Amino acid sequence: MLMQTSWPGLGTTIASLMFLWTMVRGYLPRQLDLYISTYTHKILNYFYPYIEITFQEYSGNRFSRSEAYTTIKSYLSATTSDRARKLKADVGKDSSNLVVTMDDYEQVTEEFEGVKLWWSSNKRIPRSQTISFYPAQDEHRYFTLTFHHRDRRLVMDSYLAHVMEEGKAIAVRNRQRKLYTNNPSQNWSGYKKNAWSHVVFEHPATFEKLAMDPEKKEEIIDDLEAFKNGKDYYEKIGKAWKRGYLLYGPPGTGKSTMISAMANFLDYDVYDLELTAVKNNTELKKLFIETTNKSIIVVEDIDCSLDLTGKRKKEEKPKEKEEEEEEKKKLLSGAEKEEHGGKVTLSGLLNFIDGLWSACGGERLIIFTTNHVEKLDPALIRRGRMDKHIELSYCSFEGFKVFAKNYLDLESHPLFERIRLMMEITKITPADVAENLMTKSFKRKRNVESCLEDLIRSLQEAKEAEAIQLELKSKEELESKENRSVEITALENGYANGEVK
Ligand SMILES: Nc1ncnc2c1ncn2[C@@H]1O[C@H](COP(=O)(O)OP(=O)(O)OP(=O)(O)O)[C@@H](O)[C@H]1O
Ligand SMILES: [Mg+2]
Repeated sequence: MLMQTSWPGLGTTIASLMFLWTMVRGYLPRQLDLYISTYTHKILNYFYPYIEITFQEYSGNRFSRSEAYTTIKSYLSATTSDRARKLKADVGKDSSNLVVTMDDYEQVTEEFEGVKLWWSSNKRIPRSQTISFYPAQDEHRYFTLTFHHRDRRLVMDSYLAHVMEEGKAIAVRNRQRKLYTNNPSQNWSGYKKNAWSHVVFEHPATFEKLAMDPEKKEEIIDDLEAFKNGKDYYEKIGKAWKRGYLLYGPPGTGKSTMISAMANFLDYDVYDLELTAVKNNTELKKLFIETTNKSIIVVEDIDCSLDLTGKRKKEEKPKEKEEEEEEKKKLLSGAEKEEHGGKVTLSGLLNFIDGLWSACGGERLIIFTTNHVEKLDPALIRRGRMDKHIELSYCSFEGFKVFAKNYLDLESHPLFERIRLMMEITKITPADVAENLMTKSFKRKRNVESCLEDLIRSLQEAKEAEAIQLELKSKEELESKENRSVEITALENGYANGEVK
């Protein structure tokens, strides 16, 4: 009887001792740690009937954070926050609620189908020779699950599956969408490789508020919907679950706004990739691997980011300088060569989009935007890479109606017909229309008529500017034609006089 009651108690004590030991060993010299570990394990195995499973944050040589670790973290945040005594808090979805998780070196007890289990959260700090004021970058965090060996089947067969399932559901509930941007590579040091920094993504853009042709809008929404629910389809056809979009059009036509609307529609994170801060293709690959599923990777103004118009152009350099640089390159080691010689190249970017590495993870949209689609290399935008090309153009009357409804709560008005006719012959960007309707109605609280009249005035001005442009162009063409005919007459005279043979 006494044995029966004292064993579990002893088990708990040993589990706590083991937990304490994990804390202490972080500070022991490596040799001593190994020595003690070997012998204590041998002794403990005789009378310690407990099994431990560890879940590392970064395991083996993997670049990315372990999914098991993050799922367990979410699970523990919900199930143990009322029992753990040392907690960490962070804001959750919509910045409105707090998500509380176990702090480091904290332990909680759980019961599952009448069985007792222990979770502990630990970290290992590598012995470092340097003293730093900043928190250690190389901390290795992990969770440990301890249970009696007689419960092994229950834990393996049902408890772990239960933790994963619950953890994923909780993660979705608490998920706060993020907007990431890539750090310069000098900040990537350490085990955790902080390649990306993020802020909370809370952009109010939606498809309903986007001013564009309704049919085109519907088509894009359908496409996104099919992609989001397309896991089985992509598996069936044997393709990685990703899709490329190319958004092109003049400035102020809503490319960036559409990306935000897409992210809100799909409930995805956004990775805004600044290519000019990426040193070479290897860095690009690392950045890609560090992105999570359910995300949109965006490269804005792709034509400005890099020279991607075909083969990389070589800078015109004097021959001696080129030779001197070649000599310098030969003296560099492999890694240095990458740093110096490498830049992100077209082939690197293509690899990033549809090479072998792009298949890791899934559910990713890759979006490029440009103002000059004609400047891009066809290899970059061929179908399969950029599956859907979307042109965002000047504001149509349909687009204007969306603005009128959103900005002025107006479905129809006698001035609409005039605006419709003017929009058919004049180019005005949605950004200009928005600005006309917004500043007037929001800042000065003016009535609807004056807002519409201001828009008509802007359209008039745009039309006049276009007419001047056209006039200039035709004048130039006329002048060039006249010059040509003068040249031809001179040539003919030359023939006639025998000066030209
Ligand atoms: N189609 C649109 N629907 C609603 N608002 C729009 C639209 N196009 C532009 N706007 C408004 O104009 C502003 C500028 O648009 P946005 O930044 O999306 O343009 P862009 O095409 O990305 O321009 P750029 O090529 O210069 O990056 C936005 O803040 C938005 O309010
Ligand atoms: Mg933009």
